[in-house]
Amino acid sequence: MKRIDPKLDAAKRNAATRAVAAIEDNMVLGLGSGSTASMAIELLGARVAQGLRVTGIPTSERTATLARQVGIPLTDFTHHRKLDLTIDGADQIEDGSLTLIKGLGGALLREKIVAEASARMIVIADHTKLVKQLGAATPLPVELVPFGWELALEKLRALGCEAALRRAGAEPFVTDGGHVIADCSFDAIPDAARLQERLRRITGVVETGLFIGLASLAILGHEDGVTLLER
Ligand SMILES: O=C[C@H](O)[C@H](O)[C@H](O)COP(=O)(O)O
Repeated sequence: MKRIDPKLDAAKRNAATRAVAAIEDNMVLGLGSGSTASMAIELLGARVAQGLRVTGIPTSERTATLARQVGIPLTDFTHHRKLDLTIDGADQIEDGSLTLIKGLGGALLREKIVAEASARMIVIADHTKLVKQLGAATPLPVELVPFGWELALEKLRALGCEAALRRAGAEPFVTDGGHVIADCSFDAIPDAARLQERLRRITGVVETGLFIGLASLAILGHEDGVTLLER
């Protein structure tokens, strides 16, 4: 069972509250995934109940369910090619570049599609997610097609990481897109763009959890407020 840390929870909520305050009437939104993004979705639901008119594209089935529960109208790329704003969480945020590691919850592919279609991405997280250099404390999730994942894992290891297939109990964890995930532990990721390029060259890699040049604002939550970091 996941332990709830009240201080971190308050920090996440502060970040989510600040981000939701930036949402304006008639915006088409990208709705992120994970515990921090879920707080933002609940807060947005309350604003919608008060009359705010927005529509959202969810980045996971779980987010779609939550958004429906709190009354946020959903849309899709058939109706909207361009989004005004995406609000999403992150597993690590690099200080300065705002390059992110995402995907510990398994939603990285849809999250990246949505973020890339957005004019602006605000990343929200508790302050512990900010790092000087990516990689050390958090594995990098890499989404793979299930066929031949064993081979892809070997190629990932050849790039200098420890790679493990993510499991849900005894079975491989399966994403909303029907793929599997390799969690790749690097000692550090000094050059995210180069690593991204090398990962994408591996046959079977669908997408990586590196989000480069996508977030323009990070809202870091603390127990008693927020810090804003702009790129
Ligand atoms: O796949 C999951 C997403 O990338 C989440 O946004 C990320 O894992 C952060 O989640 P949380 O806010 O629960 O730490």
